[in-house]
Amino acid sequence: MTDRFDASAAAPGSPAPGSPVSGAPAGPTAAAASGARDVHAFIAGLPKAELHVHHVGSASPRIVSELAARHPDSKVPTDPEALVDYFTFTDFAHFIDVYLSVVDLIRTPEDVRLLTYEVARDLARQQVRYAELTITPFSSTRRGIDELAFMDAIEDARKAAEAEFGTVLRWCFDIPGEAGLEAAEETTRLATDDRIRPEGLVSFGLGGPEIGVPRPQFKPYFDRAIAAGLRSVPHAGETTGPQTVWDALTHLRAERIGHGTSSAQDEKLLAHLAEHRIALEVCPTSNIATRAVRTLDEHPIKEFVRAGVLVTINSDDPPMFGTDLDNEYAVAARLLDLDERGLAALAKNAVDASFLDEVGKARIRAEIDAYTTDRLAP
Ligand SMILES: Nc1ncnc2c1ncn2[C@@H]1O[C@H](CCC(=O)c2cccc(C(=O)O)c2)[C@@H](O)[C@H]1O
Ligand SMILES: [Zn+2]
Repeated sequence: MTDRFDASAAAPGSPAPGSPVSGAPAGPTAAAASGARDVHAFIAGLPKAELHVHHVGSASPRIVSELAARHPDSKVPTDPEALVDYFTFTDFAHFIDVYLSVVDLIRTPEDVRLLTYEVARDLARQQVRYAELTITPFSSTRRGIDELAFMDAIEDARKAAEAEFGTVLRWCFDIPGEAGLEAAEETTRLATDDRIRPEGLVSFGLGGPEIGVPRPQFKPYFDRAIAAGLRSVPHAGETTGPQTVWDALTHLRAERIGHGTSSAQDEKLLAHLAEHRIALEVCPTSNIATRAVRTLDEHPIKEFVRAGVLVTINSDDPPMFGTDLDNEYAVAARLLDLDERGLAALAKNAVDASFLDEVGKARIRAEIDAYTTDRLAP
């Protein structure tokens, strides 16, 4: 079975130990080589880590309709079927409008806890052992939820999820950039004040529209967050060009990039990402649903792999985009012509790029290897 994809993303020019470099001469496609084995079944059981998935954006249709029923003044449909049409976006701005209408449904600490616990259940169902969940606390505190009650709610759910599902959750707090420096200040305060910040917080991000929201203005806030021990993971290059990614790297000291889709337009940027092992949090279906990319076949993920960039697969806002993490791995398998070993390597990329401690990383890597060996045993 030839594995044409080298997911270990070795630095350019140095073949990864023990595996063919990406772009090897064409042989039988990996999918064909995997024969009748069901890649979907392999993915379903594959232990995974998810690094780019939003708290509110992960609210399942059942949860959204349950919350919408609690708040009849909301324009969000209560019927899961109607929700599918409601979650069909004409452009990125439309997506943000819909996203905020769901944010409006989260009004009490109990809403927060319910949402968080159910998101963890959905992740565990996909064998997600570890996830860094992006939360926008500003959007909830500005809508009247008490900040300490908010933190208690997410922490209660995090601890319950770990105890009951075995899924380890950590938080990324992100600034909704379009809400400006007021949101930046509030998010930084919530993320760095030891009397408030939750135990599970590990990283600091920047989300929302990129157009008209230049990254350099947020440098003082990222400096404070990094000084407080948080890791920098801003969205960049999702709906704007590669300069936004460069700005995230130079001004915000990004250790990973949310999406980074337009990096494929800049060979120097790709080489920089590969050389410094700065992972891209690739969310293929999200890019199609928000119209950031026209079709999956045009998605630049192949260019990322060819350049040796550390690619991780993520779902972003799965129910809103009619997908889930398993489906995103299936999309990656098709676009990158991956067999089981290639998929396992992708899963390990996410573990490698995560902010989990080394003991935890080794545990999940070992699970991935054991699972793959077991599934491929003759
Ligand atoms: N693919 C995505 N790409 C980018 N972001 C994404 C994606 N998916 C989900 N988000 C989330 O959407 C939020 C958007 C919130 C926002 O823009 C906003 C603007 C003005 C006021 C307020 C408010 O709360 O009052 C909020 C971000 O914080 C981010 O966490
Ligand atoms: Zn996102």
